[in-house]
Amino acid sequence: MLEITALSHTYPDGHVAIRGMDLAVGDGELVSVVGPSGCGKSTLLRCIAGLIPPSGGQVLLDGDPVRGVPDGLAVVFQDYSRSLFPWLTVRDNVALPLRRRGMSKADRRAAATEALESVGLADAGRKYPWQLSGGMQQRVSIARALAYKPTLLLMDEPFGSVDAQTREDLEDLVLQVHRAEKMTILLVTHDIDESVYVGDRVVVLGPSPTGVLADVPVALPSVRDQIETRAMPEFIRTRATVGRLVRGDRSALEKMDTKNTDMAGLRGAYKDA
Ligand SMILES: Nc1ncnc2c1ncn2[C@@H]1O[C@H](COP(=O)(O)OP(=O)(O)OP(=O)(O)O)[C@@H](O)[C@H]1O
Repeated sequence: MLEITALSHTYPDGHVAIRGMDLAVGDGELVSVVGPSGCGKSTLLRCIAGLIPPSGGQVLLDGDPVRGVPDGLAVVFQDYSRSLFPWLTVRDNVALPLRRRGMSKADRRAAATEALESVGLADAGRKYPWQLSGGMQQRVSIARALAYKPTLLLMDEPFGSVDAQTREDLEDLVLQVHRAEKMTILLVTHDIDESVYVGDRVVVLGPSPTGVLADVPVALPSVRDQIETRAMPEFIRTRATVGRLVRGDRSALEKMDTKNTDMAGLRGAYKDA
């Protein structure tokens, strides 16, 4: 269980990125996070990953405050170019974190090969990251995270640099791995359709300094299909609600179940708009 209470983060230059955020994510949930550009989504993930300390409030993982990178955590960063080691082959990049799992060399290689196959890069194992396109490098980062089989997976705009077809395939791969491994996933995305398609719920963040504006339930069957699910009335309704909220349209909240919604936060955020 991930619990974020009254979380604030102020950068050393005085910029307040997050103010008073509360959010709880249950074990095995897949939560999409959306919000206006620059609102503080990556800052939130960095706080959860223990890469930057909260300035106020706390992040609790299974009841313990996060102080440093937690065990069982994997992160897929937005900036894939800095997340792979250029001197290691693609397969060795994927296999490297598995050392922490105490796996034998043969098992690490087998797991890396399987993960690369799952992201459509079966033939790239012997290459080096710099020999691959940006989209392929991002798929290697995703393979590395999936091979690790984390209990908590943080993904920051993970499909931003891949083509539309690959993006859909990777969305389905994440859903499939999530079902099989029952890991908890927080996925930050700019794509509102994607947030609804993959999420059990969509957390909408407000403008900077950010907090949770709305927690939108996604009442879709857990097994999803790119064509059928996106044509469902519930998908279209939820997408419209999330889209309006991200654009700052307060009327979207009045039309939805506000049980999980921080109405006070929303009013505060849009008070001066
Ligand atoms: N190291 C830093 N020092 C000072 N300010 C920062 C730093 N990193 C981010 N910020 C600021 O904090 C705010 C939130 O940044 P963050 O990257 O978390 O937003 P985001 O929602 O992930 O952005 P995007 O949607 O563009 O990816 C922005 O105003 C950004 O300029």
